[in-house]
Amino acid sequence: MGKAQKKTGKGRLDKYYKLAKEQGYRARSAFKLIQLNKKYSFLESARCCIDLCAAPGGWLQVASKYMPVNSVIVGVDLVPIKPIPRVVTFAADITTPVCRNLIRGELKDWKADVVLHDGAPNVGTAWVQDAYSQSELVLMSMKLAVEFLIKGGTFITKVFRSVDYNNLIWVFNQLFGRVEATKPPSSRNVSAEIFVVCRDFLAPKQIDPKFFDPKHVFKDLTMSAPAEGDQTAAANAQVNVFQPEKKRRKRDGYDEGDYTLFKKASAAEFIRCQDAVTFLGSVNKITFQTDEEKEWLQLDVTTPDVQANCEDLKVLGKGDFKTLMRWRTALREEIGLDVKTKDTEELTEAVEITEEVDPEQEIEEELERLNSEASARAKRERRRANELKQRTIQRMQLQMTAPLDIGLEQADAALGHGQDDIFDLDHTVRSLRKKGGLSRLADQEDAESDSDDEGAEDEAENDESLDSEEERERKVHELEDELDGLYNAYQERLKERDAKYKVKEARKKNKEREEWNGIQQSDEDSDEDESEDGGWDRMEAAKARAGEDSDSDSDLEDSEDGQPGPSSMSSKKRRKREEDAVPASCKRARVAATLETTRLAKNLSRNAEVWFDQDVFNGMRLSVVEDDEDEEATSDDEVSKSESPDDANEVEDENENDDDFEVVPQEADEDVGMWDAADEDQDRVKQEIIKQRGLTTAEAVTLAQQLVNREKTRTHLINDGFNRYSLNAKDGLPSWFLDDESKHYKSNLPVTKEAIAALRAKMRALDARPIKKIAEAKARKKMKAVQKLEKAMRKAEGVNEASDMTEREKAKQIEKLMKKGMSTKKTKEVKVVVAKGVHRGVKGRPKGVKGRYVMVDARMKKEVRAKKRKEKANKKRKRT
Ligand SMILES: C[S@@+](CC[C@H](N)C(=O)[O-])C[C@H]1O[C@@H](n2cnc3c(N)ncnc32)[C@H](O)[C@@H]1O
Repeated sequence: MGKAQKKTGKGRLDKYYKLAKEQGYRARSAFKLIQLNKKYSFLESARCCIDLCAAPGGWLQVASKYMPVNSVIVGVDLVPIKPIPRVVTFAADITTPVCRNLIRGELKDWKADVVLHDGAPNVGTAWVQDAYSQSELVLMSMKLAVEFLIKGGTFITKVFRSVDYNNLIWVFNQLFGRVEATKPPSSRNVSAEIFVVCRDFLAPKQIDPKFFDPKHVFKDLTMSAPAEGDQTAAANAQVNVFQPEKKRRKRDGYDEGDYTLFKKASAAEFIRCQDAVTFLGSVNKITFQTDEEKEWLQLDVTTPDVQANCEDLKVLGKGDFKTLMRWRTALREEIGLDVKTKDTEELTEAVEITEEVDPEQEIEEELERLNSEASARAKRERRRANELKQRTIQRMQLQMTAPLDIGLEQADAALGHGQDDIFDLDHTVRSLRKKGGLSRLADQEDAESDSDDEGAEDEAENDESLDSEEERERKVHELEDELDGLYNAYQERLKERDAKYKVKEARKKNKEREEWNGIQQSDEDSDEDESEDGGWDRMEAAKARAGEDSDSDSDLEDSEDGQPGPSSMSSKKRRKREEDAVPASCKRARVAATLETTRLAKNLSRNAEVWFDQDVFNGMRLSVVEDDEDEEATSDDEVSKSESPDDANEVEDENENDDDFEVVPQEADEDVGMWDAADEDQDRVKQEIIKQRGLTTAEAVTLAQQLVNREKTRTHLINDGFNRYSLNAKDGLPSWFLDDESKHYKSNLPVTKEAIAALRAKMRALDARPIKKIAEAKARKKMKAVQKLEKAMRKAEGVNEASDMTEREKAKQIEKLMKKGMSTKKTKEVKVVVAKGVHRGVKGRPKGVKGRYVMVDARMKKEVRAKKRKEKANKKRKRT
């Protein structure tokens, strides 16, 4: 036998110690890893390794030596590790989440092939305690390992051979395919340490956290043995997978005086024992020998199954075990050891029935009930109030409600047409449901159909109020208004977000102007058509009034007494028409805009629009004065819309002065006017623009080319004007739809390659031109240079004429002057330096200052700056 290895004193300095010193390893433990790797070869193929508890770094050195170049090696320890090439190290406690995060931060989403753990807690207390701390540390290292290990990876850990050893091995076996314990030769025999090599990590999707809980893993079963009669605890103990003790062999040896392996026990013992589970685990057979036991055999509960189970207790399945336990419980109740649960229940019931009801208690209960009802009601009301508040805030956030609107809405509510009404989609939705329409609101309906009592009450009320058809229609209109309002709010949001919104809007408006320049304001049809209809719609409406459209709204016809309605067109065209064939019955309508225009100008919110639509504001709203050609008669309609005859006259007077609003009727078959509504002024403006900039769109260039080449004639152009895009009635369509159409429903005008090329060339030429400011700056620079040169030449002439200088001196002087005049260099700036600290009062160039400088005190520097600032501001003011 060789010499016993010593861990203390000089025995510590064994051959591995010397070898480590020789080979430059920081710890003799390096040889343990070398030997483990020699046996299992896990380092050569690893690309990523984590060493937990790595200080001073012996294992890291080995890993770095044996693992492939470019592999990732991370070392962690409580104490800092001196740097090792190719190795990243942290100082952290492996039991903390900080350590986990550090490793995660380093590895990112990489997985480790090998996790090493050679940790040893600071030992020195009682050995049992040291061993337990070690086991705990192992469990913590395993927790980290399973988090970072790749499937099939290897985990190597140091374990102490203690009572917890088997438990740890059991847990390792649950998570790894192959688990082996080994003691490398370099590990001292005197040490209780052993290395467990866990290979083929199974990487289960879910791991029970109890695996990492020392309390569960190292639980002492004898301590947690179920108390007598505690069936649930016993059952829990049965299913607890962390009971390695279950697997433990009984190491207590034979009982005193009983040296047989096969054990029999009587049924009475089983029934009367305290710990039935232990009993069944320690006995092979239950016998029935006494008279009492034989009587039990006759009982119904002792089924043949029970008897068969009692014959061999070592082969009990789960069902058999349960049958036996149930049988035991029944017998114990039978012989009076336990009280029957059922009886107890019955007893309780009987007591309840016969119990006298205390009137005071009854009153208290009633009070309690009422209180709880009241509090529930209060809660409900609070919730409703909150919801209302929430809705208001939401509307404000969506900019559907301005603070002004809120005030108006509240006042409105007082009139019985408040925001509740307008925004109560419930009412409208229910009415629509009755009519079987508006399926698109199904979602809202789901959300809104709260099946509480209040809802039901509301519904009943609503059913009454929504009886009439008008009411329903009103609600539908309100809903439409609401949707419009929402759409407007949405648009507002878009406006806020979209930086180019204004440009787009401007473009859109321009386009509208190009397309139509007819009636600018609408009057009596404003009720039917509140949306921002373009000229086309207005023309359609006018047409309808004129009786041209056979399908036109009868209301309109009624209101106009069958008279042709107004339409718009340029005065030139109108005069032409009048000359041609203007029917005598034609009327001239003049439109006077008052509040409506102001409203449009101020761009009030939708809610405000709804508000101003009320009858109260009738006198202030848009008025229409229509009269015959001789301006004598005033229609009934217009009188009804004017608050007083005085008002009507005022409006008339205004209109007489304003010829722009004159509208002439159209003949039924005269469809030319539908598209030929160009404004003369507009035409002129356009021609001006074309003159200045030329044709700016590819379509225009193409059209021009086609006209020049005689590919198209005037008739072609007129015919082309009638297409599917030109005759679209927009009446009654929601604004969001029209808006969408304006974006996507566009005719695809033909453009030629040549037109595009011509436009591109034009744009390139434009691009090539420098912008005005640059050109100006360049010109300024040039001018200054010329001025400088002229000045130098004047000076040179003076020098030339001087009589007191030799020719040579003159030439030198002139050369100098010309050089100065030609140079583009700026005059050198004089740096203003503040003498601070050590430089204060010191003469000579301060450190770090190059070029010309002037020393100043801080005050002066500030004053100079302020003076410059003032001068600049004055200059600016003068310019403006
Ligand atoms: C035996 S040494 C490791 C030697 C190392 N394998 C080598 O070859 O150099 C044990 C190390 O575990 C470390 N340690 C103990 N508890 C720790 C913990 N909770 N977290 C991190 N390191 C710990 C100690 O600081 C000690 O440096």
